Amino acid sequence: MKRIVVQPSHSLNGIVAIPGSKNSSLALMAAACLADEPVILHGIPRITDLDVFFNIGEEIGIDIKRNDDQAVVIDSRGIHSTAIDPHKASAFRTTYYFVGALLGKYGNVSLGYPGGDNFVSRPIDQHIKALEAMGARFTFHAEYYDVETSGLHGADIYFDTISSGATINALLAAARAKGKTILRQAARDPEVVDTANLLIQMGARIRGAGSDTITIEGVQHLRGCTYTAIPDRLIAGSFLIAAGATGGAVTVTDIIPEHLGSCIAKLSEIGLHIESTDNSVTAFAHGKLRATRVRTSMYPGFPTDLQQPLTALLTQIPGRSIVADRIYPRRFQHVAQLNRMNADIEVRSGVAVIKGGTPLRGAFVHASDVRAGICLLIAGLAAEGATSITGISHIERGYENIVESFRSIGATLDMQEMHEESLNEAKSNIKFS
Ligand SMILES: CC(=O)N[C@H]1[C@@H](OP(=O)(O)OP(=O)(O)OC[C@H]2O[C@@H](n3ccc(=O)[nH]c3=O)[C@H](O)[C@@H]2O)O[C@H](CO)[C@@H](O)[C@@H]1O
Ligand SMILES: C=C(OP(=O)(O)O)C(=O)O
Repeated sequence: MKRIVVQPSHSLNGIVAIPGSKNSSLALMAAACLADEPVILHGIPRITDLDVFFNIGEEIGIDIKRNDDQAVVIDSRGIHSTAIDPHKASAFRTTYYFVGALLGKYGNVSLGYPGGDNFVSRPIDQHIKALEAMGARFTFHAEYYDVETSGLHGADIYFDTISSGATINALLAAARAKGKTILRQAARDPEVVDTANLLIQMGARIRGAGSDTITIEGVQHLRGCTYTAIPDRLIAGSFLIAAGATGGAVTVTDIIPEHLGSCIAKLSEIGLHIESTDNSVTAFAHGKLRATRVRTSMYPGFPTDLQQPLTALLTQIPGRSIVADRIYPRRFQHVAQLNRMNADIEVRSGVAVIKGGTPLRGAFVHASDVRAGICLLIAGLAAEGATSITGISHIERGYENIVESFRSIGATLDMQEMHEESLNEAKSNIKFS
């Protein structure tokens, strides 16, 4: 078992180049499977979610290689099975994209239920509704589900809730379905647009991605192409927030600043000075910071995936801050861990009330999901004394070289293998709730 030990690191300063987006890459890898020729993807990060995707892909006959220039080449012409190992399918969230990508061509897909971060309830009813409208039939078993079709066709779909995953899954299925599909109340996230852009480059006929109505005219053939994933707005946002928590000045480069609009607006409101160029954003945290209210919502609103890191920053700002997560009202597993570090946060019906300004103290803490991990890391940087974070496998789902990137801007932290003695010490110290 691994842990990250974070030492007090006041004032982070420097430049971090942001890698390709995890959430986009997972969708792009699935979209590439729709092509009748190899697709070359740049910017695909080296993270464990994608390792599992590669592994599943290879098992079902997709040829996936990473070239010397780090580009990933996906050739799905050799697919010989669409029965995906249920255990592996449940190791990350977006295995459901295999349904959108493979069902039309192969007529059936069988896979385990989606994994990923567990915020108590993450239904997939909108995926099912959209795919059923296009001619899919679902059968649910205890450990896995089967999806069959005798041919996907276009449909007019009105989503009941805005879902990035369901929008992407429907886009994938519609790209080669027979006829026209209209997705209404579609998600407008950059990852949706990125997936549509790749599909368009492969020859798909898609209009409206980035708005709430997307129209897709199904085509019979999709060609190979070369494409680059968008940069990870959530990693970029985490570094800007870290600048705020440590009182430093951090520049994130190789990004699309527009994707960080709501994060930049909130950090400015709090009192960080922000400077942007075409492809970078710098956050300066040298002045007095102010407590705030945050309510997460779907893009272009403040992302639920930045709520946890932001909470770490808010613990350090005197006054009462309020964080409401409207996307995942129970995504507050990090709060008990922050309180172990002397934060003063109370969660009441989907809202965290933070009495900011208490000095954080290093502690043994556990990351229950990817963003909880980054939240605790940021808290550790701002704390007095060492913070030992377990649950590293969650962080590695989404962050490539986390330790090295934080070190490059002056943080002191180490990834350590835990020996029996420290494991027992951690177990006796960590409360998991
Ligand atoms: C791999 C990936 O891209 N993960 C991101 C994606 O997850 P994911 O795509 O799973 O999240 P969705 O956008 O689907 O979820 C948005 C909201 O819709 C609800 N919902 C979703 C689907 C459905 O069938 N029924 C339903 O009710 C969810 O419970 C949630 O409240 O978007 C989330 C919301 O921005 C992010 O936190 C995740 O990091
Ligand atoms: C919730 C997240 O990921 P996933 O949807 O893959 O669980 C996340 O990236 O914050």
